[in-house]
Amino acid sequence: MLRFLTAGESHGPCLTAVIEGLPAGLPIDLAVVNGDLARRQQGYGRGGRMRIEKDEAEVLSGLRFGRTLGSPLTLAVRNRDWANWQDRMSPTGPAAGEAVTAPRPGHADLAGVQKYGHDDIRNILERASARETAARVAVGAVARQLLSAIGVTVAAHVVAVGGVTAARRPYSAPEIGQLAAASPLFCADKTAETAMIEAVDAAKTRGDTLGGVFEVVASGLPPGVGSHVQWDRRLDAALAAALVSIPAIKGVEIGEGFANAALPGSQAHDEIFFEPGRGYYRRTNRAGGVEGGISTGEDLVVRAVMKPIPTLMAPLASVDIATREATRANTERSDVCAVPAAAVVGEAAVAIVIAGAVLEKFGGDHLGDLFAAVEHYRRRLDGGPR
Ligand SMILES: Cc1cc2nc3c(=O)[nH]c(=O)nc-3n(C[C@H](O)[C@H](O)[C@H](O)COP(=O)(O)O)c2cc1C
Ligand SMILES: C=C(O[C@@H]1CC(C(=O)O)=C[C@@H](OP(=O)(O)O)[C@H]1O)C(=O)O
Repeated sequence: MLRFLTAGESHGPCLTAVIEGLPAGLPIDLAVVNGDLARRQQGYGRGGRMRIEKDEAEVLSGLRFGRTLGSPLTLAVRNRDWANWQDRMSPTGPAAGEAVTAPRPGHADLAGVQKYGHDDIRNILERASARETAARVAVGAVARQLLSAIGVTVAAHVVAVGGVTAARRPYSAPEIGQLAAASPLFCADKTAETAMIEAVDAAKTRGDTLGGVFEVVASGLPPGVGSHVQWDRRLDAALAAALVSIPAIKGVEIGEGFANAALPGSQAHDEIFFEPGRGYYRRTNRAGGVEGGISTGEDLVVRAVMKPIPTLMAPLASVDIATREATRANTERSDVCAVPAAAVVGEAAVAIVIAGAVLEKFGGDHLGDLFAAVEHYRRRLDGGPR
């Protein structure tokens, strides 16, 4: 079983991830991890914090001479901003700094202090901050390296920002990697991207924020990953949970999920064909590569909706938790739009889920065992030896 935990506050010393269940012998290239961390920091609309940080992963356990040992892999990403927060975020020193008392609608602030009994909202927002997603992207970069060893590629692009929607067409993961990577909003539709950038600029001028939609595609996944037999083994369910666990993600669509609601079955499903040498295939992929919680062998296509960032420079009405008097929500340095960054986090979330489901199906304490099981399975599907 592949599992991981993350720890760390946004302005504390560092973020840490402990990953367990990776096969031994997997080569890990830290340049790939750092490349993904750098991508998560980009994207038009990010705030001042990203000019302070330069995220890089450090390995604290589980790797020897560049290959996994099969023991827990621990990755750390240091917070450069910690240097500016050592007093206010000291783990052991005396209390310092003003308490934050004006909760932001849409952030974890009020529900968090109510639940945990704090009188300083900072005790909640530090961990609720999406800074945590840097650790998740580091985990995702490891999962992506496991997947690429068996020919699976995962990539994400932005398909809507603030109501501006990109032209909808199917892309494979390698295509997305090429089209979206270098562009300011990670959007493959350049005309739409220009309008998205204008929308972000206008929102910033108004002291407002924007959300949007990103799409993650995984190519090269064989049919048969995930299972219909139990609710928590369904691949689509695990993907939805992982995506909604990203801060500010409020909706997930598998394939043509929402559009299919309006269509008759005759137009919603993917007809099945067979060609010797190619095997079974579909000419359409409205199911998004999953049927019955099991991968079909077509590209896996999932979309996730991000709500607008809760911290507004023109703040919404709130109530001070110290006085219970009406006030305006806390304002602090913030992103205006983080859909591109969320897309990179979504890519990591999808990679982690698929890697876990692949290991559940094929097992393997050593990478060679995994390769052998995948190879055997592919031959079985081709009608070869069982
Ligand atoms: C990559 C990324 C960056 C974010 N940046 C900010 C930010 O700068 N300011 C902010 O208020 N919220 C930001 N958010 C959203 C909040 O973290 C999120 O809304 C909050 O934790 C409450 O959780 P919920 O929206 O899932 O209910 C960001 C989210 C992501 C994924
Ligand atoms: C630090 C990151 O995102 C942060 C997520 C975030 C929030 O409230 O979620 C608030 C901002 O942090 P700060 O208050 O330090 O400016 C973002 O920059 C990051 O993505 O690395």
